[in-house]
Amino acid sequence: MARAPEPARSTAPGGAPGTLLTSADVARVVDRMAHQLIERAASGRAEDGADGGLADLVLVGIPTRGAPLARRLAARIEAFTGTRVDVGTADITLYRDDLRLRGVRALEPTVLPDAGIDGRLVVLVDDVLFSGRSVRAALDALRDLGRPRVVQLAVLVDRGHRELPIKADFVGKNVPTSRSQQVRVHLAEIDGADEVLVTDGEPGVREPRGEEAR
Ligand SMILES: O=P(O)(O)OC[C@H]1O[C@H](OP(=O)(O)OP(=O)(O)O)[C@H](O)[C@@H]1O
Ligand SMILES: O=c1cc[nH]c(=O)[nH]1
Repeated sequence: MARAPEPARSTAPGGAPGTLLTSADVARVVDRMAHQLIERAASGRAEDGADGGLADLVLVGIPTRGAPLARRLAARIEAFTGTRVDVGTADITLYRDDLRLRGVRALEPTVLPDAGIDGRLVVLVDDVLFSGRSVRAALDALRDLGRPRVVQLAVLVDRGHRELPIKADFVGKNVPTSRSQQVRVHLAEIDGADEVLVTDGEPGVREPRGEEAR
């Protein structure tokens, strides 16, 4: 198996606004996370006797950008191992506890692999981990979709400021931020190019997504 790439170097010192990850950094971080997922799926099999390994793994992306991220991780795992990994998406909108604060938005698709998630290792995938409220909502959404054997969390960027006892199992990049800053993840599938920025934007103001942006 190829060696996991070294951690990405940030181009902005922690907390300073600017480019946190370039396109090349994003690719390197995704590759490293894919290697970590491969190793963890293998060691989980040894620890608890589950016989699935990567076949047991389902990557479930949290829209918006968690969905393409999950697909990329699956593609890289397949490139490294030759094994196809199941991918899905789980819309969390109706499970949020802060819907009234955030305003109305269109629902995104929830799509699970044919084999479902019962008894499997589900790794939730998101671009940013901040308060933890999106992940909490995703856990509630999963409860309505099946009963995984284990649920883990993979995020591209952990920026701190948790409001709930939630911790990621796989983190692409930890970045200290002030609460008022924003971490903006741009992915080619949605935004035309890969890039992660730290901005001094207003909290609670979201960038337009997909069709809204065009
Ligand atoms: O830990 P939290 O405080 O929940 O913040 C993280 C979430 O915020 C962003 O999503 P957002 O809700 O802005 O929607 P988007 O993914 O559609 O941009 C991001 O994609 C995470 O899902
Ligand atoms: O900074 C943040 C906070 C929540 N969600 C994001 O995408 N960025």
